[in-house]
Amino acid sequence: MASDTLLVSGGRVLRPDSDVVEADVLVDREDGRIVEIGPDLATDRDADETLDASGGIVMPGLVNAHTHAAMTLLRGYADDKPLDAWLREDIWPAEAELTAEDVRAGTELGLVEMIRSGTTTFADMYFHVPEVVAAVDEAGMRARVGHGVVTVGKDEEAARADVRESLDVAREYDGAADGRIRTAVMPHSLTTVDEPLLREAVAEAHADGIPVHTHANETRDEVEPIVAERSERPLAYADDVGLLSEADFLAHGVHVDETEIDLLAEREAAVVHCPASNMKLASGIAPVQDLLDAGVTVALGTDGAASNNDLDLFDELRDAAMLGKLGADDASAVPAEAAVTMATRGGAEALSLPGGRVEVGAAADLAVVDFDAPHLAPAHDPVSHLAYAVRGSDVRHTICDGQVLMRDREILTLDEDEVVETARRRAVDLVARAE
Ligand SMILES: CSC[C@H]1O[C@@H](n2cnc3c(O)ncnc32)[C@H](O)[C@@H]1O
Ligand SMILES: [Zn+2]
Repeated sequence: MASDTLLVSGGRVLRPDSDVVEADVLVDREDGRIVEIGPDLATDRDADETLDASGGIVMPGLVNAHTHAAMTLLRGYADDKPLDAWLREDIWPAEAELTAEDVRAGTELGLVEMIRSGTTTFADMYFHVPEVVAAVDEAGMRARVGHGVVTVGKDEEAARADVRESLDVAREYDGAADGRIRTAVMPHSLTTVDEPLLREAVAEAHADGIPVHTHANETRDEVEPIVAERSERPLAYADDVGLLSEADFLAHGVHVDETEIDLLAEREAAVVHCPASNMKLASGIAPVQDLLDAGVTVALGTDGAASNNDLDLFDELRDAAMLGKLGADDASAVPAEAAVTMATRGGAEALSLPGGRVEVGAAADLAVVDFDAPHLAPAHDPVSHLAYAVRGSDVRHTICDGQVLMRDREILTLDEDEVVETARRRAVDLVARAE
């Protein structure tokens, strides 16, 4: 019997095979793992802490496998443009004014939003990584973080320094926050990092067992120049520079052809589908069902809050299922169960992090979703509701690594009012400096 326990009682548990069964979940808070799942554990255990899940679904904490959390500060700052114009005309000039304190404030706002909507784990590509690490540590979440590298437009010395920073922070912070933080080297994309430095960064990362995360095949404007210049598809180039290894994960993968899908499956690199960002920037529709059929690990990401415009992964779940059908011209494509799996187990596997399943021995990363709201009545099929009807605001409790981060919709690890107020103030100042 574990010595320090948390009991999640009275709910229905979403099992890894997508069955939903009435059961309590007993967690060892010391090692952060699930120790028992079964009916009526409440009657024969005195747990140190209990969470009431009655009427709700106990599911794996959601995994937001691609975001830039601090971009909450730029939410609504620039809309209705395609990726390239949006980045060059609005986002990059504003980001040039970001301070470390801004990144801390924007990240904390992002974490509050994610915890509120049941996300326990995320991948973050941004600047000022020590601030991101400190925020994740305080919030109690799990993350794979990294410094995003852009070398185009920089002189040799500045470009090298950017690569060095990505490698240095990846080495320094791997295992931080009692192991809840892991890292990756994060070249921004195949077109914004020059080939020699991209090769160096990937080789050094892999030599140290560090995965690589990048944006890839997001827009036609990004794919066409690579094909024109190199006479090969972008992912053939990515493979050639070595960044399709098993632990690597690519954001977007919208414009991938059959050869690239086969390559991803063969190399076992994962794709993070970001449907809301792809729709808002009119980047295109990723062939998600084709990727799944080929055996590629597919996860879900919100991307940053400036292209989404929120960090609620339940929105992504629904968007992925809906857009997957539209893209395949087939209403049976990306069914509810597949969407829920992408948002949970697919994310954990893509990021090579614990979690993603409610089973004995797994990490106690959980979301408890209330099924009381009118938009969830009746509940013929809970998995259908998780994909098509649940909203982030239906999440009642969020638990990561055995620690309760949100209890009865109250965030316990961060001061939500202060986080929101600080982010509001810093966002106003940031935008004033950028204009
Ligand atoms: C170098 S840190 C990360 C970098 O990525 C930018 N970004 C945000 N959303 C997207 C997207 O959809 N595609 C490519 N790049 C994106 C972000 O603003 C940072 O500059
Ligand atoms: Zn992105």
